[in-house]
Amino acid sequence: MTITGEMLIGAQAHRGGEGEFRAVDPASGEALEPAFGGGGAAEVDRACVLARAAFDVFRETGLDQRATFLETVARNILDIGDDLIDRAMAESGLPRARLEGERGRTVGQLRLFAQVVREGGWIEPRIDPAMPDRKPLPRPDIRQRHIPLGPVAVFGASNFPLAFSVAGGDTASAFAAGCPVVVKGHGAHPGTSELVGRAIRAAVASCGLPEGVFSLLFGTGNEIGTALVADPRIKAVGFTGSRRGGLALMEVAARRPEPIPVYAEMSSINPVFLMPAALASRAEALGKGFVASLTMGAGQFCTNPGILLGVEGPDLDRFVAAAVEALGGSAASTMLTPGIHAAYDSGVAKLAASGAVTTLARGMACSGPNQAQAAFFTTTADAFLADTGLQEEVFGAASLLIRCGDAAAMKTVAERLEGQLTATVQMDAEDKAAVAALIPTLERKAGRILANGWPTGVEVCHAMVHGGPFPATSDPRSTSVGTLAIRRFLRPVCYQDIPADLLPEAVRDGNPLGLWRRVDGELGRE
Ligand SMILES: NC(=O)c1ccc[n+]([C@@H]2O[C@H](COP(=O)([O-])OP(=O)(O)OC[C@H]3O[C@@H](n4cnc5c(N)ncnc54)[C@H](O)[C@@H]3O)[C@@H](O)[C@H]2O)c1
Ligand SMILES: O=CCCC(=O)C(=O)O
Repeated sequence: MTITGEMLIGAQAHRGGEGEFRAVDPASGEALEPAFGGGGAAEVDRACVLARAAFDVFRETGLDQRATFLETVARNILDIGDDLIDRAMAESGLPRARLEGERGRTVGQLRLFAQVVREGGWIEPRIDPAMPDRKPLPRPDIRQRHIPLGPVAVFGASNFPLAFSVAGGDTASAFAAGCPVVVKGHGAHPGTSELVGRAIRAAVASCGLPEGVFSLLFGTGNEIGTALVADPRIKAVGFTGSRRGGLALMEVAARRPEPIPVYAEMSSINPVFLMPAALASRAEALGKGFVASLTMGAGQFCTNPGILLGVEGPDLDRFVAAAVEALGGSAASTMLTPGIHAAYDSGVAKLAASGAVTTLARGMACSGPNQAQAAFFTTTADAFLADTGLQEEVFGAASLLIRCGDAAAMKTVAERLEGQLTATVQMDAEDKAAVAALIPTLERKAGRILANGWPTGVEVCHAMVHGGPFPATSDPRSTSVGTLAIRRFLRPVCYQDIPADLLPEAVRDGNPLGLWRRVDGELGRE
């Protein structure tokens, strides 16, 4: 499939006239062909007009037709073959195996949402039949179902060019809900984005859907994203990226005459609690496991273990020795973009320069452009509590060990943490009482609590929560990975005394769609 450098606005490929940009191969520093034409207000307007026009048709597509659409997108992505992986490698510096795995995750995610759409549980119909004889007042007939919010703006993330980008979790869950999607492609991987965008566009056409169900825009600055979020036809936003970018878009959304929800996943340092018995029994294995998780994908995971907490003592020293050895032998790796690389280097330099922080180890030396050396630092609980700057995410393979005087200090630090995507405990049976004391704090702080694993590597499933309190996300009530993500793009509508033949099928008598429904309080399929 040829990459043209055009935006995809409904059925049309359109070359933007507001500046040009090229992707950069971070491994060589060279610009890649072709040049992409950036769009502006006119392209945002056209994509949003089409999306609005498509909405009423798309939202009432049959469950099977919508599921088939998602499956067709998945098949079309696979059909691109190696061209997709080759381009994503060139644009991201990520290795083939990682990107092939990510493609599998992307396709699996689309297929999982297809199953969810077919099963229809997300409609959550409720029926409270009329009680005309109820005293003192009769009850009207009241029915409820969930409907999609409307066109959704999705911002592709730099660090997962497939699974969190054009056809990633935000797009899959918005489509599953019945929302048209306008993607603002990430400037780091426009070629990958165009290839995937063309796969989606072909699925829209072959499934007989209105062209406005999907558009893909590019821009050379922030203006296009701002205009997209401000557009009155957009009804929700999905975003993964920096705290600064997420906050800026939240502000744009909040200042609209009609404010809209922004589901932004932004910043998390994913604390790992090294409990005493676990350290005593397996400090060396924990040290190695930590470094493997920290350095995965050059540390460019929002689930990266950015801080560790442990109680001072010889077992913690054994952990440090093992981690220092593993990290010292870890090769420098190419980061996604020159900007992300520069931000990493400056974050690491700031930590290294802090009087309260000691550098424990650095990874192997860099040998090419945009490469980063892993970094491992340590500080005390008191110093960490005194300096909120030490909580700032350094995006990449950098982590800070907080040495605590005792288990109570660990809990004090936990209480002072900002919201997180994950919190991990490394524990043995003897640690259970201490972990039980910690869990209420971790529940308040994080979206996902793990025992004896590492936070990187999110499972796409029904029970997953990839979310959490601010600044991990802008809205702790949801998740951007897993099937619950569909809820972000739905809202309930209630029908009171609406004539039977005007009711949507989901809440009609006789249950023509065969859905699970709560009728007069009882869950069933009648
Ligand atoms: N926590 C995470 O998962 C995660 C993932 C990727 C990047 N990051 C962080 O973000 C930094 C930059 O990386 P990035 O480019 O991927 O993220 P970013 O937030 O800078 O950009 C993400 C997307 O949002 C758009 N955008 C950003 N700011 C905007 C604004 N003010 N108005 C309108 N649109 C805006 C960008 O054009 C891009 O499409 C990294 O160094 C890292 O610190 C975090
Ligand atoms: O970077 C954000 C997503 C992280 C993730 O999906 C994973 O750890 O697998």
